[in-house]
Amino acid sequence: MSSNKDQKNEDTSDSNDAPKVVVTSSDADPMKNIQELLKMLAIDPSKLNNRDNEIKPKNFEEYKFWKTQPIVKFDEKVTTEGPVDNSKTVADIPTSPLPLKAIPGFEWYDVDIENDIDELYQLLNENYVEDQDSAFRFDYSKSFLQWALTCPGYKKEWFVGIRVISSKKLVGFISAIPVTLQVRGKILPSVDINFLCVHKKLRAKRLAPVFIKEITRRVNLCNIWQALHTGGVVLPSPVSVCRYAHRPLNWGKMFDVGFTGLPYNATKTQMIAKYTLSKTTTTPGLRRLELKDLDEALELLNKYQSRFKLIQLFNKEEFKHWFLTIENVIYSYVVEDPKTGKITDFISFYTLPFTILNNNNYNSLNVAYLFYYASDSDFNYPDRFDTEATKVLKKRLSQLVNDACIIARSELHMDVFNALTSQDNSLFLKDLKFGPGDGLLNFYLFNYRTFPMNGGCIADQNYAYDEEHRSDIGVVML
Ligand SMILES: CCCCCCCCCCCCCC(=O)SCCNC(=O)CCNC(=O)[C@H](O)C(C)(C)COP(=O)(O)OP(=O)(O)OC[C@H]1O[C@@H](n2cnc3c(N)ncnc32)[C@H](O)[C@@H]1OP(=O)(O)O
Repeated sequence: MSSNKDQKNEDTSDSNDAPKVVVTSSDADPMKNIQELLKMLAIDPSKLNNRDNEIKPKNFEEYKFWKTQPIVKFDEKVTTEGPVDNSKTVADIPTSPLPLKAIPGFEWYDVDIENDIDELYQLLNENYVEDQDSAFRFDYSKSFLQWALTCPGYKKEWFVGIRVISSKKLVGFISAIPVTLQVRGKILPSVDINFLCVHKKLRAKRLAPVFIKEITRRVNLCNIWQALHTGGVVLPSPVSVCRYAHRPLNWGKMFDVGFTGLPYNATKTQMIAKYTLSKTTTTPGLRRLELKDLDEALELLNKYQSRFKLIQLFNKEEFKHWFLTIENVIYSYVVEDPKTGKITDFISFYTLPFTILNNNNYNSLNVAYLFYYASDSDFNYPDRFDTEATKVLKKRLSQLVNDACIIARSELHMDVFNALTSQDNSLFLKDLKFGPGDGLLNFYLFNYRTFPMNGGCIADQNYAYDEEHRSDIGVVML
């Protein structure tokens, strides 16, 4: 989870979340000014970091659980890509669940996504991910959870709960869904792990490792040995790190709830004006994705995705599941060329409200998240990093994402549009006034060694958007 709330001294859309140094003009490039200032003071910018809330990694040996797992150590030099531990077969995997001896009075429970949805929703609504200040908490809706968990090929036994034996109350959860990953061209049958949650009253009792071992066992029993997961927490070892960026759609509300601050050099009226979008979209032929578009849109997406080093492959059934619009969950659009009828672009976003904790006026923030997109605009260039290809794609994506922001605001009443620095996002984030957030998202591959991948932001420059290299990460986790 990420917000702009630590950015009270700067106009977020122009800043790079740099240290809080006074920038004299809102038109100046603050990052440049800061770099110059630091140069004058002979301070290495990479040593400065104002993300006070960043969780500092422990030494590898202090990861009592993770050091026992097939992962890559922090200082390990990867020389060959591939599984960390290749030695096991399904026959080596225990067929009964891990004993819950350490927590008497609790039992494993396979969560039924239809019948138990109220309980699962309540567990997550009250105990799932919060920001550092406990001001906001993810509020995944019931229909969102059903969409996120019941993709083609899902398995009931991969929705793993722990409940109190006497009351049957659900107090913890972890999920796996099947995905086909492609890592630098190599196809890996894998799972996405998500929604790990332990009730607040049962924290710090080493239940998370129990959940992780149990889901690993259940997945391994299906002859799957790799997994993808993401998190703000630093574990050994991220394949890549992306930064969150936030495009205010309803700046006034974001300010009122403490999601964003007022830059020292601006008034509220100026900020509201700055983030006001036009009411109508500008791309001719932009319309909702329909059933009849599935083949063509999937082909376009697959072709676009092939540029990234870590991607999820979708077949038609999966594409249909993940992208056909479900109100208040997932919205997808295509651009149909008005002259040729060809689908030239595709864009999708999902909606994930935040519960606002402890605010008298508001209890929910409406948040849209950029999901997958594709455009054929740079397909004809042999090198997509070439100046002209970059210019063309940047222009197209800026228009497309701006239109998505307009729809999110005008039709769906979203308050903020979030995106990561993954995919080709760093091309448009700054121009479209996405301010850098205070959150980073680490991408992890379980039991797979890879060379590091660009996350679209530059760690040495306080995680500034990396427009030059963009990102190798083409996968988006919910
Ligand atoms: C092939 C198939 C493989 C499948 C498995 C692939 C791996 C999947 C991995 C899971 C991917 C999940 C993806 C998502 O869902 S990310 C969302 C995670 N959920 C939340 O943040 C919700 C709010 N928080 C909680 O519910 C709890 O704080 C959780 C459950 C997160 C930890 O509970 P608690 O706070 O009570 O701690 P503990 O005493 O039980 O356990 C402490 C140990 O747990 C390690 N820890 C803490 N947080 C995380 C974390 N987010 N990923 C991995 N490990 C984590 C920690 O480093 C320590 O290990 P070590 O430092 O001693 O070594």
